[in-house]
Amino acid sequence: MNFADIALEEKQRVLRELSSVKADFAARGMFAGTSGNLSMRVGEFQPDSFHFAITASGKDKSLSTPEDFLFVDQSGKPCETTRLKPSAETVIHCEIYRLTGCGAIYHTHSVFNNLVSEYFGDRKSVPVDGVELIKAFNIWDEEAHIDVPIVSNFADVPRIVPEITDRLESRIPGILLRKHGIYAWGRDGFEAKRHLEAFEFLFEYAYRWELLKAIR
Ligand SMILES: CSC[C@@H](O)[C@@H](O)C(=O)COP(=O)(O)O
Ligand SMILES: [Zn+2]
Repeated sequence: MNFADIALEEKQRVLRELSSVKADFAARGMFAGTSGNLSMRVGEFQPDSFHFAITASGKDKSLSTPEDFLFVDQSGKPCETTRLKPSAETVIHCEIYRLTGCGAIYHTHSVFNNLVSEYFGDRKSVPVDGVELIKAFNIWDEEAHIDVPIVSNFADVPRIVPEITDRLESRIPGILLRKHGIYAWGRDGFEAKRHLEAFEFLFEYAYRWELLKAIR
């Protein structure tokens, strides 16, 4: 499918939805120091052909401007002439869409996601046992156990991608970059937001649980 063939109404709907979630996350202090990025897919999906809107790189994400987002293709190349630069982490979004066919991907940095990624870094996953919010991932087992994958972080962002390819798990809609932040995705924006919020809750829980265990 060509980008030009995707309905204008769909592109506008995606930009409105991204603007709204960006304002919501910003109001909750989730984009410290311009960190974080958001994307949402438009049009049809094939693993080697898709398009999505993504936040422009390096912007103050607490502000709402006409230059907050641009559309890119499956290789991260802008679909239209623009002076905006897509997020420096666009290649990560490209790979997650390619592997999952999901509809939206949200990435945030937080103190808790950074702390647990380092604390559990050597075991390469954050373990969570039997916490109700695991159901946010559509995992309904009694006393479910999950391991959220942790991958290495590199300043050269494309170097991060191969480990994401290896470690992404169909059951867990997220991946944690060590001392960097969480990527969460879903079929649509509603689901990606639910997953991101659940990960943040579970990371804070995991952190506090380790502290409690140490003092009892
Ligand atoms: C300013 S620190 C955060 C960045 O290095 C990066 O990790 C990030 O999340 C935002 O990058 P961006 O290019 O604005 O999408
Ligand atoms: Zn980041």
